[in-house]
Amino acid sequence: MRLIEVSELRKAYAGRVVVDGVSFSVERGEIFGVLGTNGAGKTTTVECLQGLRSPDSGTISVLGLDPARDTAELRRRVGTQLQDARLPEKLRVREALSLFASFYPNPADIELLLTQLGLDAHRDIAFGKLSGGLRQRLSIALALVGRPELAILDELTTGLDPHARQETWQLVENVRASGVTIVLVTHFMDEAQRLCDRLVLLDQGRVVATGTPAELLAITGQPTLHEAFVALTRG
Ligand SMILES: Nc1ncnc2c1ncn2[C@@H]1O[C@H](COP(=O)(O)OP(=O)(O)OP(=O)(O)O)[C@@H](O)[C@H]1O
Repeated sequence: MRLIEVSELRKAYAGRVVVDGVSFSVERGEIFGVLGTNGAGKTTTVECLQGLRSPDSGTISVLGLDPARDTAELRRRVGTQLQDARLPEKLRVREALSLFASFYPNPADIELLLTQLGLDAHRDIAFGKLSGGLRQRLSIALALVGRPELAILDELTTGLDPHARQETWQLVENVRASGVTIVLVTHFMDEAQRLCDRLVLLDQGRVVATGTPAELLAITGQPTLHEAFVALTRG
């Protein structure tokens, strides 16, 4: 079943078109990657999915809802981890989760979430004192606290060391195994190769390829997703 359907999405800022006729769909239960060059329109596209920005034209259906119209309901049913999300420095891990849980009608069990995300031992640490890896884990926990059907993760492992990246990938796989569909915005080809079932590749606001990582290698005849990306963009 299709959880997201995007058709001919267009968005301009001050007359400059940054998303130019983008179409793709996401199936329930998959990890779907949104990849692309800098400024390709990835964040704008996922912001339209969340109802944070209004498209100029095109149609979007997320969980059968229109993000521009049904924003409040989507906010309850979609978990989002935003690029560079920051919290008050003194807010402790558990306090942050309790605060966010209070925004939802049927939140997740916070104790369970702390354990699942490896945050139990860090529950009393203030946000300002957390390492990059722990901040990232907390931001994923916050995206999951409302028991979402869909989680949107933007720049999941930017700035993390290789160990923290591996751990974060494992967490994301666990989240998917628990039944949550995931849209992952990433710059990292190794991350996409490891995690994504399918992906859309954007360049200058347009879709240049959609498919599984293996299909992208087959289309381009390249040995790695990194080389396929280079071959397909700015070409
Ligand atoms: N609020 C805004 N006003 C004007 N221009 C914007 C705004 N937000 C984004 N842009 C521009 O729109 C283009 C697409 O931005 P967007 O953030 O969607 O791309 P992206 O693919 O996520 O980029 P990156 O990989 O660099 O994060 C960029 O050129 C960006 O500078």
